[in-house]
Amino acid sequence: MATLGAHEGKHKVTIVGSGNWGTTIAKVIAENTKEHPDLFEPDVQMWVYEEEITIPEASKLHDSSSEYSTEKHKLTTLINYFHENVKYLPNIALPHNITANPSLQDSVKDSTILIFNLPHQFIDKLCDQMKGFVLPYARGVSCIKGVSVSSEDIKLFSESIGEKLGIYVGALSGANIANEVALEKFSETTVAYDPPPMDSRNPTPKEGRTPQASQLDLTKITEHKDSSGLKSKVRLTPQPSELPPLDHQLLHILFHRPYFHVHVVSDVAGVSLGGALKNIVALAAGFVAGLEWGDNAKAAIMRIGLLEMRKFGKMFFENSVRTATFTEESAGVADLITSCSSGRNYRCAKMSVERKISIGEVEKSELNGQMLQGTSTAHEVYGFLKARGKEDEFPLLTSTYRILQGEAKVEDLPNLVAKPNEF
Ligand SMILES: NC(=O)c1ccc[n+]([C@@H]2O[C@H](COP(=O)([O-])OP(=O)(O)OC[C@H]3O[C@@H](n4cnc5c(N)ncnc54)[C@H](O)[C@@H]3O)[C@@H](O)[C@H]2O)c1
Ligand SMILES: O=P(O)(O)OC[C@H](O)CO
Repeated sequence: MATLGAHEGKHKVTIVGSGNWGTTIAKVIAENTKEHPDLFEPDVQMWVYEEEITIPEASKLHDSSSEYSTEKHKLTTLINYFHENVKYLPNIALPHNITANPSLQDSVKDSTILIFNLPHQFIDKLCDQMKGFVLPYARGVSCIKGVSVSSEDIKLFSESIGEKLGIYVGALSGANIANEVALEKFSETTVAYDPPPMDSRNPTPKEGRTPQASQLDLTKITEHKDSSGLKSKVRLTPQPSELPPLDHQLLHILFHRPYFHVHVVSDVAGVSLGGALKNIVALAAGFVAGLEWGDNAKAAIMRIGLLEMRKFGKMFFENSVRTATFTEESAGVADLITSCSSGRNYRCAKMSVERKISIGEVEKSELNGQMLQGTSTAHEVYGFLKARGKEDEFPLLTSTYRILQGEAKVEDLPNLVAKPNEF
C-alpha cells in the first residue's frame, strides 16, 4: 500500500508511460520540477514497460563502441545509464532527475501527481495493477489520445482512469509531435482540469470554491458531473494541507516551458475528444495524400473532420463541450492540422496507399515499436456509432473505418463524404 505523508509538502510526480510522447513529457516535467524545488520534488519517476534491446547504432549521444553496444540490455538500465530513451526517443538528452522504473507499483507509490501517457490500449490493465498503490489524494492528467469505448458507453480516459483509481484526472492534448517538442521547437498545448467542487485543496479557479476540509466527508464517494456533462464517481479525499494547491496555476508551472506554451482550461471532454478523433481524420488525410490528390483534398478532409469532431462532442457529451475548444485551442484545430501534416497516423496511412499494403504492416515496419492510435480508435468509434444507428451521420469517421476494413476504397471518399446542397 502507498504510504501517506511521504511528500514533505511538495508534489511528487510520476509519468506512467515512456514511449515517444511519454518520454518527451517526462523531459518537460523534469525540467520544471528541477526549476521549482519549492513546489515539486525534483526527482521524477518514469514507469517503463520493460524490454530488452541492443543500443541502436543510430544513437549519437553516446559511444556506440562501448560495452553497451553489442549485448541486449534492459531498457530501464539503458535509460538510467545514458539518460536517453534509445528506443522511443533516440538522440534526445534527458534530464538526470528522471528515473526509469520498471515497477509500476513502486513508481506510483507516494506520488501526488500522476501523468498517464501511453498507448490507450494498455491503460485499463495498468490501472488494475495500480489499484491500492496510488495515494487517495493523488491527482492525474491523462495525455492519452483516445477514448474508452464499450458497446454501451463512451468514456474519456480521464474519466475511466479516475473511476478505476478513485482519483480526479484531467487531460492534456495539443498540436504536439513528440520529436519536435523534445527538440524544444516551439509548440502549444492545452491542459484541461475541472475537479469536483468538494475537493477542498483543488478549488477550480473559475469558480473560486474553497470549502474547508472540516466541511468535507472524506470517505464519501460522490457522483461528479464535470464540465462535459459526464458523470463519474470520484472519491473526494482532499490533499494534505501542506501540499501546494493543485490548481490551474500549478499545472501551468508543471507543464509550461519557453518552447512549450500551455493554456489551461476546464473543458476536459473537448480537449480529450479533440485528441482522440483527430487521429481518425489524420488517417483519412493520409489516404488521400497517398493517392497524390494534393493539398486541396487534404484541406477538405480536415474541414469535414473538424465538423464531425464537433458534432460528435455535441451529440454524445451533451451541450457542455465547448465549441471553442475545437476551433480555438491547440487541442482542437491546431492538433488536427499538425496530425494531418506529419503525424504517424497520417504518414502510415499515406504509405499504406502508396505501397498497397495494410496500415498494420506499415506500422510494424516503420515505427520501431511505436503505436498508431487512429486505427483502433476508428474501430471503437465506429462500433459505438453503429450501436446507436448514427454511423451515417458521421460519413468521414465511418468511411475511414470502412477503408481500414477493406470495405470501401480511398478513391470513393469524395462520394462517401459528399453533402448535397439543399436548395
Ligand atoms: N508520439 C507523439 O508524437 C504523440 C504526441 C502527442 C500525444 N501522443 C499520444 O500519447 C500517447 C502515448 O503515445 P507514445 O507516443 O508515448 O507511445 P508510443 O507510440 O511510443 O508507444 C510505445 C509505448 O508502448 C509501450 N508498450 C508496449 N507494449 C506495452 C504493454 N504490453 N503494456 C504497456 N506498455 C506497452 C512501449 O514500452 C512504449 O513505451 C498516445 O495516446 C498518443 O496518441 C503521442
Ligand atoms: O503521430 P500521431 O499521429 O500519433 O500524432 C501525434 C500527435 O498526437 C500530434 O499532436
